[in-house]
Amino acid sequence: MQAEKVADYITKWLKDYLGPSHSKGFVVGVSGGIDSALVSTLCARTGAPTLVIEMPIHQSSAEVQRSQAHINWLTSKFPNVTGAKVDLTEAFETFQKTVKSNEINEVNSYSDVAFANMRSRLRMVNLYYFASLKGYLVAGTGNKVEDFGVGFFTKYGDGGVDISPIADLLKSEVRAVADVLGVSQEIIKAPPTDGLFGDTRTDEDQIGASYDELEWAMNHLDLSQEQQGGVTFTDRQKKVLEIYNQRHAANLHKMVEIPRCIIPLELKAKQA
Ligand SMILES: NC(=O)CC[C@H](N)C(=O)O
Repeated sequence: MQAEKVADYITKWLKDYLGPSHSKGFVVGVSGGIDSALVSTLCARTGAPTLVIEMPIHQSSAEVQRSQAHINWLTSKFPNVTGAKVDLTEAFETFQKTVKSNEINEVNSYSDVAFANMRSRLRMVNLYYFASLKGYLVAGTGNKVEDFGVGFFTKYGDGGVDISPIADLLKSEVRAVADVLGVSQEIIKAPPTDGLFGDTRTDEDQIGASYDELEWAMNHLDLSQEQQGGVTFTDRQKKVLEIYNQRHAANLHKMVEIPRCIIPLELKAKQA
């Protein structure tokens, strides 16, 4: 991949989209991870006002330190960037207490994920608050493997955005573009994590496969039936394909349009 050219292509795409959009700039949430570091840098490069917000909720000190260092780097390099921190810990705890106190609340194996995704959704609410206030667009940080491969994102959380600049980049491509733009090696090398559980678990711990493996599966399944045929897999590759296919199927609802119930015309017509 020609990383510099891809970086310029996306930067121009963002500018071209912003022009007629009736919006004045971009807002991006940064986590200390590579996807949000890249998107915030791409938005900064447009020259348009860009608000970059870190939104800790019981975050690990490594994540906080990386996001602060990234915001400092961006604001020193790009005069159009404003950095901010909105600590959502208290909002999250209040929300958590509110739902827990309801009698229909139950504790089961999904409770942890429900609360993890609540963190992501609170961040979306915060980003849209500032987007409305300033007339900005919310720039999404999902990459192709997360968004269209395994569906590893929160519907209406990190998936609730106005534009998706890196949704066609595989994780290795995200790394390559981030690298040419000067994103810190600390961020590029950090183990990917959604950071939604208040501990140090990585995405690989949650998914059971690394992004390189998932990317391999996505590329393999992209091949035509003919090209796919005749390949013998190692046991690990079989396992990775199984993980990929299972996640893709379970999360397909995040990748398609919301199903609408279309009423047949004869039912809409007045009764004869
Ligand atoms: N980035 C995220 O939001 C993590 C994924 C989310 N926990 C899921 O349900 O798939």
